[in-house]
Amino acid sequence: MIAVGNGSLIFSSPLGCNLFEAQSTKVGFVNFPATTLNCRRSLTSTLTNLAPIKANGGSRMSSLKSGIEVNSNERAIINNSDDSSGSSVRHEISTKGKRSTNIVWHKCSVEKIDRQELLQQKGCVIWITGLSGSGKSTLACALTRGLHSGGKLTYVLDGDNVRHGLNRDLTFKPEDRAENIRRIGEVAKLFSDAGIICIASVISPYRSDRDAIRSMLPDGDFIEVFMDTPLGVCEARDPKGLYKLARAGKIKGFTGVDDPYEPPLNCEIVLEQEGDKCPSPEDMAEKVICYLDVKGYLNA
Ligand SMILES: Nc1ncnc2c1ncn2[C@@H]1O[C@H](COP(=O)(O)OS(=O)(=O)O)[C@@H](OP(=O)(O)O)[C@H]1O
Ligand SMILES: Nc1ncnc2c1ncn2[C@@H]1O[C@H](COP(=O)(O)OP(=O)(O)O)[C@@H](O)[C@H]1O
Repeated sequence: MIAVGNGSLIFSSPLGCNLFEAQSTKVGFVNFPATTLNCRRSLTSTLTNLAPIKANGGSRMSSLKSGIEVNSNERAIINNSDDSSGSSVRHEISTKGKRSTNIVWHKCSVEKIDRQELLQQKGCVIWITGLSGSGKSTLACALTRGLHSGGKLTYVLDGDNVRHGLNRDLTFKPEDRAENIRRIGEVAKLFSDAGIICIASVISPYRSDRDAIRSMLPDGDFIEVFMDTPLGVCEARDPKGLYKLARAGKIKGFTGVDDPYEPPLNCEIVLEQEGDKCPSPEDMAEKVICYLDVKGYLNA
């Protein structure tokens, strides 16, 4: 059954999108059908009942005229007359940056819309949030594998992995978690602007941090997926033994144990248990792929 509430899709029981009627192909541990991306038939009627979120295709700047305006991002925009060099003459002097002032946005003639045309897809961010052990990384892998085998360009930003490099300086204190999310959000935004389907799998326990990323992206391009796996299930899985350490007091401030997790209120997709059974990663990935397809992200 697929329940629709608050604009979210809640997948809670046997597949509403039966992609497996076609012959399937095994990719790693995940079976994907030859027609992985062809799920319109079964889901379109359900999804069209939702408030439409049209994939933001990106748009070219309309012809430029001289003038100055201030946009909602507190940027002064200086429009000079257009030129034919391929380099835009629209200058935005930012007044918003905390530390950088007098910086000017340089625009290039190859834009998101061109890259999307090249890739035959639309860039977006799939943000997978949930407790440690809820299945975020597993879903991210199944999803990237499914999309990749359907000819779509994806990139996964996994919280654990990013903390090995870009975010190696950050702890799990609330302010560092916020900075972790902010940086991952900014990187995801760049990938999305590149036309890539970027999959971020991070606990991201605070609603305000996730909402901040949503507000950075064009409407519809932030697709929040909540792994609604109960704490007891995550703790029973405990693949890294971290819950055990947290319960023993050896890790302080562990999400779900002695640190908060704020579930999304209005996310696009909720993936939850079917009774006491967890849907397979491939089933979950298919549901996300169906969503992308119906919303137009799998075409330019
Ligand atoms: N205190 C504490 N709380 C939660 N998680 C912890 C903690 N310490 C280490 N870990 C491990 O770090 C992984 C979470 O990193 P994230 O970057 O996704 O976390 S956060 O979004 O900044 O909250 C998380 O990985 P996942 O299990 O894949 O979620 C844990 O393995
Ligand atoms: N859909 C699923 N059904 C059963 N077990 C799963 C599922 N997804 C993940 N797991 C298992 O749960 C554990 C945690 O998954 P993982 O993807 O690492 O979670 P997270 O990234 O949220 O910490 C792993 O041992 C994984 O094999």
